[in-house]
Amino acid sequence: MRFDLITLFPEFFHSPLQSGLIAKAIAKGLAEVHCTNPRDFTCDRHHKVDDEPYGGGAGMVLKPEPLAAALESLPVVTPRQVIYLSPQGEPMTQALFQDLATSVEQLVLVCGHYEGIDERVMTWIDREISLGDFVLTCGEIPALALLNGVLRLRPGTIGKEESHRCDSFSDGLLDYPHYTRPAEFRGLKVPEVLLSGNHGAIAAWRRQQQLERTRDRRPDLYQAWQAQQSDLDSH
Ligand SMILES: NC(=O)c1ccc(N[C@@H]2CC[C@@H](O)C2)nc1
Repeated sequence: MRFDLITLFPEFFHSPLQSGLIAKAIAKGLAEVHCTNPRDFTCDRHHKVDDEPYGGGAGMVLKPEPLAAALESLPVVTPRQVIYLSPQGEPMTQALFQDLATSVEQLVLVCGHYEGIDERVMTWIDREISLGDFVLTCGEIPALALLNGVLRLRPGTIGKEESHRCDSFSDGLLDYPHYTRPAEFRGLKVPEVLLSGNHGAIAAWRRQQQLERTRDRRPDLYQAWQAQQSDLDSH
């Protein structure tokens, strides 16, 4: 899988792509990540990438020419999607990550700054995606989240055992609590059931924890899960 990051700050991605499972996946050749800087596609002396907004107002807008030239400079690997990260996009979900991880070979992620990008650049954009309902100074942070979440789902990135374990959001519920050694830490004990070796009881306890946590913390997800269950029961 090829990721192309259109970014004014390629150095932003250096460290996060050099650590952890994502670095290993890249080292294993499961993915290649390329940064392309629109500033390299400016023709003026000052390498201008932004300008004042037509219609007035505060802030600056990224100019269309450098962005379009950067996008057109990329190799095309199909199937591909060109994605712009913005609060106006469709929300990132595990289902969206699953969809992208299984349906494209190239993801182009366009990272904006300032007030945003000239609307005419949307001509080159297939999809607008949002990390959540909040505003950040840059699109690089959501781009990194999307790269991480999608690459994590590609075969070989996380261990087999882990990839078969249902991700909390894959089955629509929050994750159960996790514990490791020591069995007692500052007087805090690990739930007995997890030390019992009774795998049926452990699975039941974990499922119960998922249901209780989802009900208590995310009633929205819990209702959706219940509706999904009643659909399954009625078929
Ligand atoms: N919620 C999000 O995913 C998100 C994405 C981008 C962003 N900020 C950039 C800077 C200017 C414009 O390109 C958009 N903020 C929030």
